[in-house]
Amino acid sequence: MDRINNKTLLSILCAPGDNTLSVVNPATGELLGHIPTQTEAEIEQAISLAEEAGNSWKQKTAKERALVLQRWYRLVMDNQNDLARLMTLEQGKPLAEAKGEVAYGASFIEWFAEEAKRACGDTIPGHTGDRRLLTIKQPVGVVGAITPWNFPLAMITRKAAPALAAGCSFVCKPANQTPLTAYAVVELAYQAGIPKDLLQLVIHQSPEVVGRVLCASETVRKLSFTGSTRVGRLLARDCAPTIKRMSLELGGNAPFVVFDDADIDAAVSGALASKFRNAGQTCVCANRFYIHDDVYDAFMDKFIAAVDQLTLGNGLDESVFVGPVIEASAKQRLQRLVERTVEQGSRVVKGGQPQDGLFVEPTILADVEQHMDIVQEEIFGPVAPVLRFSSDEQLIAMANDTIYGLAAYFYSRDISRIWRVAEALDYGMVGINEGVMSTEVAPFGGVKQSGLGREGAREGIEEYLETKYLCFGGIQ
Ligand SMILES: NC(=O)c1ccc[n+]([C@@H]2O[C@H](COP(=O)([O-])OP(=O)(O)OC[C@H]3O[C@@H](n4cnc5c(N)ncnc54)[C@H](O)[C@@H]3O)[C@@H](O)[C@H]2O)c1
Ligand SMILES: O=C[C@H](O)CS(=O)(=O)O
Repeated sequence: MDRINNKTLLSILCAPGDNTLSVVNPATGELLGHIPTQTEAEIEQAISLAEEAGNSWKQKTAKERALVLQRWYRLVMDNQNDLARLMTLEQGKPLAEAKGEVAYGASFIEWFAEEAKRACGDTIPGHTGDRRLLTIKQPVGVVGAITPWNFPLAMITRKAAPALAAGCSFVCKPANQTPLTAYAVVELAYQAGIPKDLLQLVIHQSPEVVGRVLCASETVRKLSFTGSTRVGRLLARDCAPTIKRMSLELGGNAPFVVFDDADIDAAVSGALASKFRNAGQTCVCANRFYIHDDVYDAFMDKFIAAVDQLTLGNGLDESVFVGPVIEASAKQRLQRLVERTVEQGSRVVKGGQPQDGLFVEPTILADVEQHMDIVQEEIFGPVAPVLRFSSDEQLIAMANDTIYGLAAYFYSRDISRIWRVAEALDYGMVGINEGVMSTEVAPFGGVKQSGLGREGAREGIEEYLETKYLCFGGIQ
């Protein structure tokens, strides 16, 4: 039994009851424990407490806020192994990936501790001689957040860090499948000196209940959501009555393109990293592969051989590259998707064999056509549909043929083609000869129905600031 050895968490776990959530290890099906949930009244109380705590937090100087965030960063990194093990237990990703996520999540805390001190306004040349104009930046106020299970730590810190750096307070609902990592990283924030009422987690058996309370509250001035486009639409609808600021990090459908002039070995390496990271359960995973006719056989031979080397199993086993998917409904959806794609005319050329528990074998589908359902769906699992193309124009049309616009990837060594294709792809982020591009220093986000706003980089803190214009008149 892979028990939780984190004493902090053991203090959070509780006996099963009517108002508790159970947390299960997706690799083994074993119960990890139960956590208490909050009632609607308690969620509303959390919002009130956050508003009060925010009133004093925003009075602190940027440097004072930065010092607390820097302590939080160091505590997260000091506890990287414990947090990573906990993440693997409740989410399933391999330990090495979990350690990587802890460092990635911590990097946002480190980054926005510094950005807190750069939330500057502007002075503006006046439009008349007797006026002086300037702008100042002020915190949005109480921020509500809802985060997904696939990155149970980083999706919280990618929001909480800029919000706290900006002087906001933060009430977050983590995913019901992966609350333990959330509670552990927030406990470290408290140890760093972040007031408990300023940064709160709330959770309910029904996520809709928390969404309804956060969206309806006039005290909550902003909602920051990371999750599916389906839920993002619902939250945008429910935030309309109170005209909330919104950050939406939603679904993706990334094309992964190999041109005839690509470095095939580099493309295969990028394909493995982009497609099978987190068992294919990331918003920026390669979702459909477009391979130029002239290099199709060379790429497929190497891609199939490389996928054959991927080990599937419990993420605590350091030899494992692909862990389980998060829950039974995800596995069933993937099985139905592969079956339907084969019925529509594709062929399984690697994987596709039944596996125990929540494991899904890394699978490659060949002879996929643009009209097939899988080309329009966010797969969110270790399944790689492969299509062919013959011209740049045809490729751009197929790659952009989606409601999503988060990430895209292509491999080419022709600089003119690189610029033409990079500018023509309708996505928020484009990897060029690169399969994994996420970093705290660059703006993360999408266009079309992949979301609104950006996280990380200089842009990330602006999501939690308001710009106030001050006009000084009567200047003699
Ligand atoms: N763009 C990004 O940065 C990014 C990052 C991670 C995941 N995602 C997307 O998230 C999806 C997978 O994550 P998921 O399965 O957790 O998504 P999801 O939308 O089902 O759930 C996300 C969060 O919303 C909550 N939720 C679900 N229904 C809700 C409702 N009606 N009201 C309020 N809250 C609700 C869930 O409990 C969870 O906390 C994929 O589409 C993936 O692309 C996007
Ligand atoms: O799945 C969503 C994450 O944002 C992916 S990444 O770790 O930021 O690349």
